[in-house]
Amino acid sequence: MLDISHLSRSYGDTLVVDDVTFSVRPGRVTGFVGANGAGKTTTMRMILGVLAPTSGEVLWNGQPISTGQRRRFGYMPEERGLYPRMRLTDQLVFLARLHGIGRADATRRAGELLEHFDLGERGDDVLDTLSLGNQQRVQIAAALIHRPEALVLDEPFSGLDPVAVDAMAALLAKEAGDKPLLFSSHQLDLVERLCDDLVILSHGRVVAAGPVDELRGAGPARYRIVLAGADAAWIRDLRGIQVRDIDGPTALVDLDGTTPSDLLGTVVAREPVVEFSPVRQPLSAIFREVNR
Ligand SMILES: Nc1ncnc2c1ncn2[C@@H]1O[C@H](COP(=O)(O)OP(=O)(O)OP(=O)(O)O)[C@@H](O)[C@H]1O
Repeated sequence: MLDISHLSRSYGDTLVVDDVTFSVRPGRVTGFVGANGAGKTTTMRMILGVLAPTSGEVLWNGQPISTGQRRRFGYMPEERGLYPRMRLTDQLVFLARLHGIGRADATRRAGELLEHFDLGERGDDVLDTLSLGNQQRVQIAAALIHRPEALVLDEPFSGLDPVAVDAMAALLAKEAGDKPLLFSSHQLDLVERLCDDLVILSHGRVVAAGPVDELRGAGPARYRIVLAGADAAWIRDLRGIQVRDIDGPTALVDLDGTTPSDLLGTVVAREPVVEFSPVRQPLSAIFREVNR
């Protein structure tokens, strides 16, 4: 388990990461989302020890993390960092060797990962002859080369088309297995699809964190009511609800002091109802709400 505990970082007088606390649980895919400049990269750099925090700490299995433990993490930095003119296999073997893996094992692992990423035929090609999407795959392969104990990936899906994103996500989840996996993104639809847990950062602060399903259910319970008649305007007069929208016979309401069954009873007593259904809030609505 990876715990980020009260991490803060200032540049001069500007606090860019402000008392950030969250956990990345083993076997869970955790998405780290926030607008540009929210502080995601800065936080990830502090997790990896590339950048020192102004205050706070990073814990690995409950203890302050050591340099040796950090070396066993897989990290994909925002600035990437492979050699553009080096052949793919050489590059991956070199990185594996830096992690102390023997040459034979390193070569086997490099081949296995390239195969995994549909680049098995490209091992002798140099990186910058690959498409951007394929270069991205090699970056991820590089983060995985030493069979890391946790994965921290900064925008691993940027620049990939939707099909590639899905393939990559499936692979990452498989490679991560029961290890903690944290990745940043500002593509909410993608995060919503791929993550078990979510941490939303806004102006350096965690504004929401937890399982995606719970976060979706965190707002007020919202219901759609469709009446048999033509006009649902009278619903505005009911107590215990906040009306979000009325459109002909359809009303969208948030419960605010009443229960679904009481509301349904009240409405049905006055007019037949053809639909009464809970509305799941998309993450984008939560995100807009917390970023206001
Ligand atoms: N070396 C630095 N010196 C001064 N300010 C910095 C430095 N690095 C980052 N910042 C500022 O810190 C804030 C957070 O930046 P950071 O890159 O962590 O955000 P981010 O959420 O990763 O954004 P993006 O999605 O755009 O990469 C920004 O306002 C940025 O300008």
